[in-house]
Amino acid sequence: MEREKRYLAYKSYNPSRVIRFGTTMHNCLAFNVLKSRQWQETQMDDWDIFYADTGWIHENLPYSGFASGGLRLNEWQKVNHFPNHVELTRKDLMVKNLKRMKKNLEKEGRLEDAKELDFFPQTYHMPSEASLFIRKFKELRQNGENQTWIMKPIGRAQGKGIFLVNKLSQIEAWLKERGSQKAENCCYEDYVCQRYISDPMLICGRKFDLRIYALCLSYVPLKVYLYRDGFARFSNTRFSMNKDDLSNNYIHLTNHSIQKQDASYNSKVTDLKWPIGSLRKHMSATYGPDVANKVFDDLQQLIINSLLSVQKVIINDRHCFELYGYDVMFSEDLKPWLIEVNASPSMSADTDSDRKLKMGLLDDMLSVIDIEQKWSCFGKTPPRVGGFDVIYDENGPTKPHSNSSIHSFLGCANDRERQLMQLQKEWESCNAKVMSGAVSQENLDHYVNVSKTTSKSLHSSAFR
Ligand SMILES: Nc1ncnc2c1ncn2[C@@H]1O[C@H](COP(=O)(O)OP(=O)(O)OP(=O)(O)O)[C@@H](O)[C@H]1O
Repeated sequence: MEREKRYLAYKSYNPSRVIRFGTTMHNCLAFNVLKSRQWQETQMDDWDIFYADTGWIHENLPYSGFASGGLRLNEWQKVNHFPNHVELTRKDLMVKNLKRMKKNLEKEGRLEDAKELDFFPQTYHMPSEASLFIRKFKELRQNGENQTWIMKPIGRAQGKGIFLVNKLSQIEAWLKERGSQKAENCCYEDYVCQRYISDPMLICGRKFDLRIYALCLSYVPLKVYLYRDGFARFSNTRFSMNKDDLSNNYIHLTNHSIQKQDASYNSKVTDLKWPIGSLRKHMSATYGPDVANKVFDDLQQLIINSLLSVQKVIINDRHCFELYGYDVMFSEDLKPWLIEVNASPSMSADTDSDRKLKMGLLDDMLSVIDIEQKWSCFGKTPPRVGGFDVIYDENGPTKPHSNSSIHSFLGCANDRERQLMQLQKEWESCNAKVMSGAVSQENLDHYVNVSKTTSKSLHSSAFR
């Protein structure tokens, strides 16, 4: 019965028609990529896919659901954000959800699983948790612990409004200033106060963080792809924990938007971005391949766990998908730390390699959505599409909490064009047979058993 339904759905869906898209974002890389696929822009609401900024989502897909004034979408329509993505992408909410998941696991006695969530630095919401923070600060001071904290506004980006503190008086001054801003009805914002990672892993004496891309297709069941490419963003100045340098953003904040402003930075001489593959090779050469593989598997597990922590809170609208930009740092013991998750990771490109990476990323993301749409009629989708590998599929072979079942391909060879061509070929032959009636319902699965072939290529193209 299920097979028959899928067969009929496939026959009635015309997989070869031109895809229509709507967008609020013109003059950007995403728009160029949508056009380069020969997809057609539409101003009407007859789009198949809508590529929107988060403001559009909050207006058109309000949290309270479609029934209360939001858009009513057709079965096949897809939008690029979940309505309440902020549960993961706002600094304070992300930590709140991670803390809650950890607590629940501890209550259930799953202490090993709870320990796996120790990948976010201790964080307090300010000012609501100011007294808790002050108590903690005093306790640490009594134990003679040197402490540095980083204050970050919850809703800003590009390092704006961030500063480091190492004295209680600095926090008290901030609280006082915020109090008077509030009283005078001036602009004021909430912050998170987070333990500063003061022993970061350094390369050539420089601090760096990673930008990694994860594509979530659904929260229930959770289905996630991870992109093989990404990059490390370095500071231009050597790292130091010298007290006099605490206010020097060029040392402490690795945002490229900040580093570019450093007067001593010359883009023609220094490239502050490293492909993630180079970082993996560097780790492999320095610490050995086993250590590097473990670090990258841990990194992948961190992403899965962060998504699991919001699985029950995010409104799982079947029309939505989301490409997240993860910011992660390593401490010198090679432990990955989650810094934040971005709902609209920057798609601006300074260099040719940046542009190539981001165009490939966006194009592959659209391929995943397209393929999921077409191939889901058969109840099967490939484990790899271009540079994206499935890392978690609650309904598929990559089962929950079996992190040994799939290793991380992050930073591994990304022969995305060849892989996409192979998928396209398989798709065309399968499609032609089904449409001409040469394939019956009974042997349909045989022709769409793409998983086997693609998983073969998945294993041969990696260097691990
Ligand atoms: N807990 C921390 N310990 C050490 N460094 C940190 C910590 N949190 C943030 N940083 C540094 O500050 C930078 C900016 O932090 P974060 O990404 O949270 O801010 P943002 O303004 O939202 O930046 P983005 O534009 O990437 O969204 C990071 O790239 C990292 O270099």
